[in-house]
Amino acid sequence: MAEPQIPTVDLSPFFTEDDEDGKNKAMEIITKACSEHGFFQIVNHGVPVDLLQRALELSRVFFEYPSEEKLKSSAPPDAPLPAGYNTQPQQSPDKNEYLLMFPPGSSFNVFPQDPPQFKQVLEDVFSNLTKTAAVVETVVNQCLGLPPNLLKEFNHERSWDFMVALRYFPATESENNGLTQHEDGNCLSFVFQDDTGGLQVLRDGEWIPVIPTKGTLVVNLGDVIQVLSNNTFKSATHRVVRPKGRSRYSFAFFHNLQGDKWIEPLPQFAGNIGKPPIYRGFRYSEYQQLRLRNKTHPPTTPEDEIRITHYKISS
Ligand SMILES: O=C(O)CCC(=O)C(=O)O
Ligand SMILES: [Fe+2]
Repeated sequence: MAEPQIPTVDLSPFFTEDDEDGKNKAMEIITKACSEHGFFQIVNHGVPVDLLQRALELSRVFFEYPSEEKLKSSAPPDAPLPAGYNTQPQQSPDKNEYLLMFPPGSSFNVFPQDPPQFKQVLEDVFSNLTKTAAVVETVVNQCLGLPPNLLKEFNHERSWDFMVALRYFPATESENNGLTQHEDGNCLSFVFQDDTGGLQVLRDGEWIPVIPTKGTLVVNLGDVIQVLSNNTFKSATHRVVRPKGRSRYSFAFFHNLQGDKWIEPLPQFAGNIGKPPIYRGFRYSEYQQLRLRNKTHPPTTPEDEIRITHYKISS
């Protein structure tokens, strides 16, 4: 039997005027994927394939530099946000290092000087993914049957978006965890990976490997969409396993939300249809801080990690 794959959607109909059939077909696949597990892949998404490939190549060059060189692009210890180069704390089960950036022009950003084209490529990838994310957000809005532009208007502030270039170290004989199983806290995430693979998504209790395909973007929904839609659309559970014998490179872009937004199930998915809300309301910044604490003060057991279930109303 062929390996099960997560569905791939052609986004080109959303970049033209009159392909209603194409749009409907794409929306059908996205609605099914989001209702079941929260994952799909996109092609013809507007981001040049060459640019994605170039970003992966340059990040490989950067991460292969010696530590002293990479540390030159770390934020100072007292910086308000940890932009630039970071390593996971020694005790972390996640064996990766990464470069974090906010939107181009953000005063928090710290970029490597070498390789020389890296900064420009990172900024171009960020700007392109910002545009693609806006398109996908509109499509998700429509798939949820919400009034036009509801998500766009609710989530209008782009300075909270961020992107990470990641390098995962080769697996050892005894363990291969790259990024522990999790859901993303934000709205929509976009991932592209090199040809090593390693991203896995949880579907019907089974880990499905996302087979890398050049130029394809993996999209996953985050907790914000799950809460707003009162579990109609799912926040995807995923993890990264490390390959043996080589490092793995990937990028993750987070279409985020302003911290002071109040999140609770929208009436369209709760009161208006006589359905009890599954979550109590909360301020997004509070949830972000609790999730950050999971990292800085790891709980002794994984079950004690703060996840979106923290806000679940017990029935
Ligand atoms: O590196 C990847 O493929 C996925 C990264 C990811 O899931 C994350 O950063 O939240
Ligand atoms: Fe993730």
